Amino acid sequence: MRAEEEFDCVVIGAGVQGSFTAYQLAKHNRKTLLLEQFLLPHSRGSSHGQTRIIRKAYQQEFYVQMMEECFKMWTQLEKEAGVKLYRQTGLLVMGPEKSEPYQLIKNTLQKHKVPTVVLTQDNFNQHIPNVRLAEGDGALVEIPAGVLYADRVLRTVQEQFQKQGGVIRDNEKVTDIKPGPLVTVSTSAGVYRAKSVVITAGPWTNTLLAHTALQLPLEVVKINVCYWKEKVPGTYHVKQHFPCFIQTECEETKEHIYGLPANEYPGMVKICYHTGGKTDPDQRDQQRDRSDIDILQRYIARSIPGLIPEPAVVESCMYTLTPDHDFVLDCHPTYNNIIIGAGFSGHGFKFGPIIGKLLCELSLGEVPSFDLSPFRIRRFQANTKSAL
Ligand SMILES: Cc1cc2nc3c(=O)[nH]c(=O)nc-3n(C[C@H](O)[C@H](O)[C@H](O)COP(=O)(O)OP(=O)(O)OC[C@H]3O[C@@H](n4cnc5c(N)ncnc54)[C@H](O)[C@@H]3O)c2cc1C
Ligand SMILES: O=C(O)[C@@H]1CCCCN1
Repeated sequence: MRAEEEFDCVVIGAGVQGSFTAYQLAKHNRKTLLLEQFLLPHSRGSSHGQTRIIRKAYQQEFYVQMMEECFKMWTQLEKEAGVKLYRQTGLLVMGPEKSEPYQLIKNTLQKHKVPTVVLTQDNFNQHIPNVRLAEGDGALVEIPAGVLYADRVLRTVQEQFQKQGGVIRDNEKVTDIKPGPLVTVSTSAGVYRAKSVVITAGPWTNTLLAHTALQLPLEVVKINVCYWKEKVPGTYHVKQHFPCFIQTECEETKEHIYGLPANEYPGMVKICYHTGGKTDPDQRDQQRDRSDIDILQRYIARSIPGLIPEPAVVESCMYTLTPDHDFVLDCHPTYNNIIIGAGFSGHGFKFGPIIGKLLCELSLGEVPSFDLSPFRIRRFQANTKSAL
């Protein structure tokens, strides 16, 4: 056991959100410790894998506004670290032309002057060969959207954190949190005291919050991350300018289906279903629901004819869902020096830099630089269990 150490801030969980928060705190000259239960890097949470979509195509304006600043922060990090983290591919959005989600996305992009090309049934295949646009579907391409190299992002931000003097201790699980003016954090290897603690524990958030008598309405689901083989290698490759895509709803389902161009595994395209079976994060391999794969197979056979409609690789990942699918970015309702960043609901990666900044501001007691009302805990009022 190490002697009890004191930090300005302890961040629990070295996924994308905890890593960016720790980095921001260190940049603000705070003595910061980033704790991770597993040996880094690992694939047992939500931030692993090679790729994530970055986009502004959202129904809600507040996400577009956050992404305006966030795109700049990604570029800044690339410059600072001298590493390429983002590749522009464009994002194709398809969905029933008259449906509310499709119309809202289209209007929000136009309102915020995001460079967008609207395609028609007639010219669709000139721009996007090898995809069948369903009858009645609208299609648009958000030009600046693209792919983030996720694993590389984590490595980079953790290295930058350490360069700023931050300390990472991995393979060290937090086992207890005792609130107070100085919060006491116990782990499998030691005890720390800190002026503030940030909980960015992804699917394990409620396990940690149990030590503070709070439970949030979070649901953890397992996502089958499926890769599909191209019939002719190269058809949907990033070098052929095949974009990322989101199908908002279709004949098979009302849930999103999304994909990224072939890149990380030669000849294979990642296409996933935007939800999955409920799971306990420590038992995720026991969750074997494959109903999403049936839906994907039917969708791919009908809409993406250049792929073999049988997944060639299936990996797994988890979403931590809130009831409204908006994030939790807030102080603990009872202890304002415990900050919570959670419930990223399967779309939080692209926001990493700005979430790090906002959680840093909350933990320094500053007024946050964005309106956090969509992300406050009090919106759950009826379903937040507090024993206090
Ligand atoms: C298949 C899939 C596709 C996605 N696609 C996109 C996309 O295209 N674009 C996008 O923007 N987002 C996407 N997302 C969402 C995004 O990846 C997540 O929102 C994000 O990774 C969540 O990060 P996190 O830091 O909150 O959680 P995590 O990455 O899970 O990090 C939490 C960390 O806390 C650690 N921890 C937990 N408990 C303890 C403890 N007691 N002690 C110490 N450490 C602990 C965990 O081990 C873990 O490392 C996708 C997610 C998945 C699963
Ligand atoms: O966050 C994203 O951009 C993707 C889009 C589709 C659902 C999964 N996440």
